[in-house]
Amino acid sequence: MIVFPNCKINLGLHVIRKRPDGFHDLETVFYPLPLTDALEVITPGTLTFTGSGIPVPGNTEDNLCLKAWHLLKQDFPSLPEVNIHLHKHIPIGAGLGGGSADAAFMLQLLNDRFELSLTEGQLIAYAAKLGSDCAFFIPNKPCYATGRGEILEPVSLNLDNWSLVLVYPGIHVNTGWAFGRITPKIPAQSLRDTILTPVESWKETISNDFEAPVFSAHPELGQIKEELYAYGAVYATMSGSGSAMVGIFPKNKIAGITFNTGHKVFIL
Ligand SMILES: C[C@@](CO)(OP(=O)(O)O)[C@H](O)COP(=O)(O)OP(=O)(O)OC[C@H]1O[C@@H](n2ccc(N)nc2=O)[C@H](O)[C@@H]1O
Ligand SMILES: Nc1ncnc2c1ncn2[C@@H]1O[C@H](COP(=O)(O)OP(=O)(O)O)[C@@H](O)[C@H]1O
Repeated sequence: MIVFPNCKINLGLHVIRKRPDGFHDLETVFYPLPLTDALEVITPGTLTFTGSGIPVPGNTEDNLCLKAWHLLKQDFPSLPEVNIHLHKHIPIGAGLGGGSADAAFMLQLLNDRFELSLTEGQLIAYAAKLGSDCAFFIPNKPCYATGRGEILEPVSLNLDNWSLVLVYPGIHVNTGWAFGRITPKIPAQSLRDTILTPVESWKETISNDFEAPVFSAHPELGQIKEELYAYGAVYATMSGSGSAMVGIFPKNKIAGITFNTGHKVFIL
């Protein structure tokens, strides 16, 4: 069985308060994009994990695909062992949520393949144990998110009439480090409202609290944002804690542009 975990971008992100558990309450809008990994599970087998494509840092046993299997195994002792292969294509540590997507797709795949009968709500609860933005990949539809990022409300947002340009500058930003550089505050305007305004107005109204500290450590990211606007983006932002940068362009304008950013560019 093979599935294709996709990435997400954040359209706006406010870090609201630090919580007693060390995490932060935030508000953000998650939007899924079709840049994917490939995740294959073969059964019957013994529990193994192999990888190809972009190397995933860390020990194999810490890979979120394996963690997802172990999480379900605790509650479903008869869950069979499987051979897992992950072909990694989504840049890592880029604010694109690729690891979280792999974990959520693994939960969903095991639920389907072994008929565990978990509801969407139960899968969301399991996903939230694996990572704060993991739950989003269960509904995998545009969502306004609060709490740690696991409280999800579908939002009526469709960017199909726009071209989205992702620039990946090859910088790995550590999410915990980035949260530690933010002074939380309650936003003057909630994203729940501003996300429903025309895309053309977002430049003035929608912001990502991670940009200031991350741009300060990596000034080239601020330059990429300026370049995206210079190329004709109506809105440009960093995704999550970075380092991927996103530009939203009118579809009819994108065809003639050659992006000379010097970085990896995906047009979606
Ligand atoms: C910032 C966001 C925005 O979508 O995404 P990325 O840019 O990393 O993709 C998410 O909140 C990241 O979610 P995720 O990458 O799953 O984070 P986790 O593994 O749960 O946490 C990594 C670390 O980030 C911090 N953290 C994370 C989420 C949160 N709401 N408050 C936090 O303080 C904690 O220090 C935690 O140890
Ligand atoms: N399947 C996986 N894919 C990517 N990263 C993974 C995976 N499993 C564990 N990780 C760990 O998660 C960290 C960041 O994951 P990723 O989701 O790519 O970044 P981000 O949180 O910036 O979106 C990596 O440093 C890596 O060690």
